[in-house]
Amino acid sequence: MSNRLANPHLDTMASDFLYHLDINVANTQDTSDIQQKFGDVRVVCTGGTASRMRELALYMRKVLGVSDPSDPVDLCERGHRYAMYKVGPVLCVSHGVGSSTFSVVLHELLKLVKYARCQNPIFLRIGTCGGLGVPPGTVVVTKDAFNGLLRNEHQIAILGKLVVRPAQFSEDVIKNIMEYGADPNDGFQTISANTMGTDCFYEGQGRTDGAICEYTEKDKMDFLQKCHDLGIRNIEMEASMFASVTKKVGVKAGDVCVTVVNRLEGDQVTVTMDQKHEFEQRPFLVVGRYIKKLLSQNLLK
Ligand SMILES: O=P(O)(O)O[C@H]1O[C@H](CO)[C@@H](O)[C@H]1O
Ligand SMILES: O=c1cc[nH]c(=O)[nH]1
Repeated sequence: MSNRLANPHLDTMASDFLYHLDINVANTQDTSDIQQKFGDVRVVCTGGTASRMRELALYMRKVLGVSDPSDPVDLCERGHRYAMYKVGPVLCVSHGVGSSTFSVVLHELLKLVKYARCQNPIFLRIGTCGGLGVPPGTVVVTKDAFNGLLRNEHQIAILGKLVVRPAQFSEDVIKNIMEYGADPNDGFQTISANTMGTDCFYEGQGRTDGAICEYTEKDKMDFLQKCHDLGIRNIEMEASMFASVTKKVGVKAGDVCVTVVNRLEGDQVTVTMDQKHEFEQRPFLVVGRYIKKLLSQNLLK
């Protein structure tokens, strides 16, 4: 990552308050305090819920051999929006449901790592998703991110106009996660496939069990089959935004999600909370091995 983002206005700002993180960059010309706190960060892990990110932080302690019996501290608690935990060079940050909440914290995290002068940080999303023709519990590492229009791009309204940006994750991050993170002995499958990121859990993902539905079961199945034909094996709500924003600013990123339902067999997520919890640990295993390799072999070029 160069030390510049895709915004020339930042160069003219004397200070920058990262509002939702409750982190104040009091002097953008001298960020030594931010560098001291966050300058060692190499990997920024994100995921929907605060509890998952707290558990990931505890898991990363084990992976990185950090012996610390204390409760992980939420560094953004006073922001009351997102939770952030730090374990050595790994940040674990919650992002809420969907691209709109994620994009807010993503902008602020990208500025944070810039002010902290982090060296080529990698951003990861560790999430849950619906599967397409794969059994629940499968871990999917996203190749290309499609939006709800089945385009490999992200669309956003800016100044009253539609702006379209490409949505690809870094090829070497995908390759390295598959090579160093996936393990055939895990007892579950880890695959690399395309992902659809939608703006709505119900109609946007072709469900017939939302509060509104104006299509038939056959329309839904035809759409899901079309997704499948495009190589899409999982559906979630952030992939295309995440891929496009990180690509635009030149930060390497990857999306690793576990399926909690096979959408070719139904819409309702019926896994028990215990089973969901067990499934949520699976991307931890994959990402944990990848991060360990990343940090030990200095793949962070
Ligand atoms: O489990 P997380 O990370 O929240 O991700 C998935 O779950 C949420 C919907 O239930 C969406 O945010 C979707 O992308
Ligand atoms: O079907 C699903 C399950 C989890 N998250 C999603 O976005 N969709």
